[in-house]
Amino acid sequence: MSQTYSLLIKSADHIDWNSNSPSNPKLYVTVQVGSRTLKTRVIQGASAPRWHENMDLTIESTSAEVTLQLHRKHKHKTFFTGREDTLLGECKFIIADLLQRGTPGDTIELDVQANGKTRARVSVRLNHGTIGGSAPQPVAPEPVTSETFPPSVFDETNEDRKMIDGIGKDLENLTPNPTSSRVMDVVDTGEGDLGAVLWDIISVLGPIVEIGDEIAKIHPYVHAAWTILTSVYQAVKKQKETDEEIVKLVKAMVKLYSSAGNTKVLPQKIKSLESTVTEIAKQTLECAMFIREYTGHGFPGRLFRSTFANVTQKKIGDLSEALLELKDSFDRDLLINSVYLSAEMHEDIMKLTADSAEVRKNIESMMQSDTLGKLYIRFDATERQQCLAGTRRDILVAIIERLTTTSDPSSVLWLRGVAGSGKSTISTTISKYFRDLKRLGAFIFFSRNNPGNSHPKAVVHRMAYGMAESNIQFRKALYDVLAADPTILDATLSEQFEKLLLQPLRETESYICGPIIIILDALDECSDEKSLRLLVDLIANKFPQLPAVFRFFITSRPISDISSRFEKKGHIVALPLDITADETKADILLYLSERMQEVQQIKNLETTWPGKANIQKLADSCGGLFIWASTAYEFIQGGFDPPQKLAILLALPFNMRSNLDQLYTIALESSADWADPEFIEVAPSVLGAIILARMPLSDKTLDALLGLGAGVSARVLEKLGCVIQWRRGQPARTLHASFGDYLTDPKRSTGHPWHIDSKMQNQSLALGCLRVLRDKLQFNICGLEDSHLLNSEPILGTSFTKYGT
Ligand SMILES: Nc1ncnc2c1ncn2[C@@H]1O[C@H](COP(=O)(O)OP(=O)(O)OP(=O)(O)O)[C@@H](O)[C@H]1O
Repeated sequence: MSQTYSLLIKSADHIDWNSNSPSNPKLYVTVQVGSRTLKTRVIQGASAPRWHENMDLTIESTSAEVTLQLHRKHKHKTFFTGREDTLLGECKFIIADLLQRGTPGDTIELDVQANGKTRARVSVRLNHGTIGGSAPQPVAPEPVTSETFPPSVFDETNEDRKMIDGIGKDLENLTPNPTSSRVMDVVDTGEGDLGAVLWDIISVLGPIVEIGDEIAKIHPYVHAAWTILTSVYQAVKKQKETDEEIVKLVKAMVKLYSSAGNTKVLPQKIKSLESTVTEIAKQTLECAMFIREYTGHGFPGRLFRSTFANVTQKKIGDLSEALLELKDSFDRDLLINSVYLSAEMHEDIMKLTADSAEVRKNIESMMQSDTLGKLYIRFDATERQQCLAGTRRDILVAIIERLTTTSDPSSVLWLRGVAGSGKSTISTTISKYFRDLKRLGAFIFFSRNNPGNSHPKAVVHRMAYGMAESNIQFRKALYDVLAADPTILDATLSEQFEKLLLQPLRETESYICGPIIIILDALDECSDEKSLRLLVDLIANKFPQLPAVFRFFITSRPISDISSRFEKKGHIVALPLDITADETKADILLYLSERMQEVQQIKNLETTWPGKANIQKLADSCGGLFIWASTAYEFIQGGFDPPQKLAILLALPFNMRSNLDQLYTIALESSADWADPEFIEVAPSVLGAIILARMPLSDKTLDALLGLGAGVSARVLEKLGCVIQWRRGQPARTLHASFGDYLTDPKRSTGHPWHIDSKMQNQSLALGCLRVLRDKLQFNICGLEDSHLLNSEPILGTSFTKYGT
C-alpha cells in the first residue's frame, strides 16, 4: 500500500562556501522522490537559512530513494552554465535509513555533499501518515525566526532587522505556517484583531515575495504591499485594536489570496491568468496603502477616520467590493482556463473588454471642462522605452519603496546619472507602475526636441490638471480659482504655484489620499538656462509647502545648476545611477543577449550567432552606458549584414570601441557613403536641421526648409536609421539626446563632415526659424505634413486647446 510521509525541511547550517562566502546568498532545497521534485521557497541573506516547510512524500515502500539537494539561486543566469542556480550539494537516502536514525518526529541532520566533500548540514524531520488511513500527523509548530522572511528586508537597516526580529518573536504565539488552515478560520469566524489579521495577510504574501524571480510581472506590487503591511503590523500589533471595517477589508484580502492556493503553482497561473492576477496584485497594494493611511501610519497629520468617516466608509466599501469582484473574476478565469474556449469566444471576450474601456474613455474626455482644459499639456509617452524585463530590478524596487514609504520626510527622490545611463527609461518604467496603480499624478518629461512643453509652468499646470482629473473636490476648487482670475495663467511661476496648486490643495487636502506620484524626467533638458533655474528653485524652496501626499521622482544629468541647488535640502534625496555597478553590467549583458537573439531570429542568421563571447565583448565595451548598448544594437541590426557590422565594431581596439563618440563615428561612417559628393552636400544640412530646429520635422518639411528637391531628405534619412528615428512622411528625431551633443560639440566631432559648427548653428537657427514661421503660415496652402499644430488648432478627440494659447 502507498504510504505518505511528510518531510519537514527545517534549516541548513555549516555551509562551506569554498572560502568565498557570498554576502547575500539565496538558498533553497529540493527533494526528489520517484519522478516528483518538490521545492522549498528561496531564502535570502541568511547564513543558516530556516525553511520549516513540509514536503509530502508518497512512496510504495520505505526503500524508496529520496534525493535532497541544496541549491543556490542567482539573480540572473550564470554566464558559464547558463543556469540560474548552482547545486551546492546533495544527499541520497531511503526512508528506512531515516526511520533507523530516529523515530518520526525526531530532528535528523543530513550531510549534503559535492565531490565527496560535505558542503552543508540540512536538518529535517520525518513524520508519517497513510493514504486512505488517518490524516498525516501534524507537525508541531516550530518557533520561526526572522530568517523565514522575504529577502529585501535583510539588505536594509538595523531598524528593519529589529522590526522583522520582532515579528519573528510574535510568530511564536501566532501559527507560523502561511498555508495553515488558520487563515481561513479567521476569515470564516469573523473574529480577530487588526494585528492578527494583518499577520494573516503578511503570511500569505511573504512566500509570494520570495518567488519573485518567477513572477517578475506582479512581484513589485506584492513586494511593496508586503513591506507596507509589515510596517503597519509592527505598529498596531500591540494595540489589540479592533476595528470591524478594516478587519473585514484585510480578511477579504486574505480570502482573495486563498483562491490563488499554493504559491508554488502561482507562476503557471500568472501565465494563463495574467491580467486578473496582475489586477489582484495592484489591488493588494492599493488596499495596503489605504490601510496604512487609515491606521494613522501613513502621511503625517492625517485625522482620517474621525474627520472623514463618510469618505472612509465609502472607500472601504469600494475596496472590499473591488476585492470581491477580483475574487469572482479569478474563480471565473480559472474555470474558463480549465475548459476549452474557441478562438472566436476568446475574441468576443477581448472585444467586449476593449469596447467598455473605449466607452469609459470617451465619457471621461467629454467631462473635461474648457476652463480646466487650458491647463492641459500633452506628454505623449507612446514612443518611450521601458526597461527590458529583468533589468534594473534592484533600483526599480528601491525607487518604488522610497516613493511609497510615507514615514520618510524627504518627498523628492532625485535620480542623477550621466548621459545615456538609462534614467529616462527607468522613469518611464516607474510611470507605468504608478499609472497602473492609479497613483500617477503626472509624468512630465522635458526634451530638447520639444521646448514648448519643457517649460517650468508645464510642471504646475500638469500637476494641477492631473489633480483636477482625479479629485472632484480639487477640481471644483481649481475651477473657482481660474474662473475668478483667468489672468493667473500669465502670472509669475511662484504665483501660479500658489494659486493653482497650494490654494486649492489647502481647501481639499483632507479629501486626497496619497501617495500621488509626480515624475519629472530629464530636468536638465528644461527649455533654457533661466527657466531651468526658476524650476530648480521652485523644487528646492517651494515644494516642501506641498502636502506630504505628493512624492516626486526627478531625473537629471548631474549638472551644477541642479546639483548646487538641490544639495543640503532636507526634502531632496539623491540617488546616483552607478554605471560601474555589477548590476548595471549584468543588466546590459542581458539587454544585449536579448537584442542579439532578436537580430539572429529576424535576419535568419546561424543559431550560433553571435556567440556568448562576442556578446560579452560588446557588453564589456559599454562602460555601463545603456546608450552605447542600444546604439550598437541599432547599428548592428540596420542593413543586410549584421555579422559584418558586429565584426566592424569588435575589430576596433577596446579603448576605441568603448568610447561613445567613437561608436557614433563608426555608425555614421559605415551607414552611408560620405565620399559620394551628392550625399555629402545635403546630409550635413539635414542632420543640422534636425538637431537645430529643436522640433521634430518630417522629410517633406525638411526638403522645403532646406530648399532641397522632393525626396532628398528621405534618401538621406534612410541611411541614418541607427541614429535618427524616422519613418517616411513622419517627423525625424534623434534616437538619443547624446547624439545631438556629439554633433555640435567641437571637441567631439570636429573634422568630420557631419560636425555642426558654430557658424552653421547660428545660420541654421536664424534661417530655420524664419522658414518654419513662413511654412506654418502656409501649411494649409502647400500641404506640408508636420507634427506641429497652430496654437488655435484643437487636439483630436478633445475640446482642449494647446498649452500656450
Ligand atoms: N533597462 C533598459 N532596458 C532596455 N533599454 C534600455 C534600458 N535602459 C536604457 N535603455 C536604452 O538605452 C538608451 C539610453 O537610455 P536613456 O535615454 O534612458 O538614458 P538617459 O540616462 O536618460 O540619457 P540622457 O541623460 O542623455 O537623457 C535608450 O535608447 C534606452 O532605450
